[in-house]
Amino acid sequence: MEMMVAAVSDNPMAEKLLSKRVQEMVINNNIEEPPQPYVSRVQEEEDPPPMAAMGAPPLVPIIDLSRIKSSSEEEESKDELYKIKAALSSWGCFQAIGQGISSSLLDEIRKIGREFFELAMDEKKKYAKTVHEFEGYGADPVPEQGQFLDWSDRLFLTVFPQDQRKYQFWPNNPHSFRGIVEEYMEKMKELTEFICKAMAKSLNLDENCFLEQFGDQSQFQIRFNYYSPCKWSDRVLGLKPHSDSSGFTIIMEDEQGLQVLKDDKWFNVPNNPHSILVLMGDQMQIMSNGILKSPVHRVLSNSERDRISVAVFYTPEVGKEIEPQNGLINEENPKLFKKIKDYADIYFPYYQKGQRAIHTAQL
Ligand SMILES: O=C(O)CCC(=O)C(=O)O
Ligand SMILES: [Fe+2]
Repeated sequence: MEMMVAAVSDNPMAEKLLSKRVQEMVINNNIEEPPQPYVSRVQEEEDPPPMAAMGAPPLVPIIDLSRIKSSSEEEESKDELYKIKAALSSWGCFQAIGQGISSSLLDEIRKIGREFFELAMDEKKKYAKTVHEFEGYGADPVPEQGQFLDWSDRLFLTVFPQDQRKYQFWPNNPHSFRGIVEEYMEKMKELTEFICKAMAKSLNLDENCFLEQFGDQSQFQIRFNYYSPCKWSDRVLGLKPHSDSSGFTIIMEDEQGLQVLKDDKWFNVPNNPHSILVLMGDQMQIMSNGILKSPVHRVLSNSERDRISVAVFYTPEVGKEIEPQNGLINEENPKLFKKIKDYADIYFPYYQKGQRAIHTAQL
């Protein structure tokens, strides 16, 4: 996500709104109607059919990572690896349990996120980004004309490679912030490595093949998303529909709100406080030659409760070329994507128009 963003905006109204935080608007509570650029949905546009007519909706698959042992020959491992492939080639995501991160660390990372967003506005603004930057406290850069804005504020930081950190954006308050982020991100390094190997094995590939594509200097970025309550939850989204530009993303939340698109329908991701969601980004779709899917997802706003989510984006090293794994290509399965590098730079102008970018990598 290291890229230059045009400093001149053709969207002055959005720019003005984005120079303030959603949380400020909510705390000041002086608006009768949401500012127009936040309005994305027409009321009743997409009321779901009655539950009874649908039967029980399918659920985001749950995978117990503790069942995957170092020897993938064991039956238990084989079962779970098969489930990983099935989940990621249909849903593009799964809820991981048994992922080896203590409940207390999961609670703490959410807690420091909450504590940060509870600070006084002036204190948070010490870490403010401009409306054209990615890192720091604020919102997404100003989108193109006609695109709506998200009902959320966030804090976005690059954690690895360590020499890419911009400490001016790292809060000193709460005091434990840096230590806990570092501890959590060390765990994320272990977990992403484990998941890369498991995905490779589930596709009958050499277990290190994806790790090699990500490279030694792969990027780990953390984003705390804070969704203020929103009186107009039927018309305003917490986060617009998008797929991630990452390799893959690991998400934790403290309230329901995230939805993934599957077979043209939206499904809620259940909120299980001690599981995490593993969600494919466009670059894993490319490296897996389209077998693993990068799902479109969005976040609803909620009229009663606020919500914190913590997303970790795991992305191939800057400047490194990635491409579909050779072992997945044969006569029946031709290569679908070309070699690309720095996909995030290609992706972003499309994201700003509310569009997907994966077609730019297609052969
Ligand atoms: O808040 C969430 O659950 C999802 C966040 C997300 O999709 C993102 O930050 O890209
Ligand atoms: Fe996302």
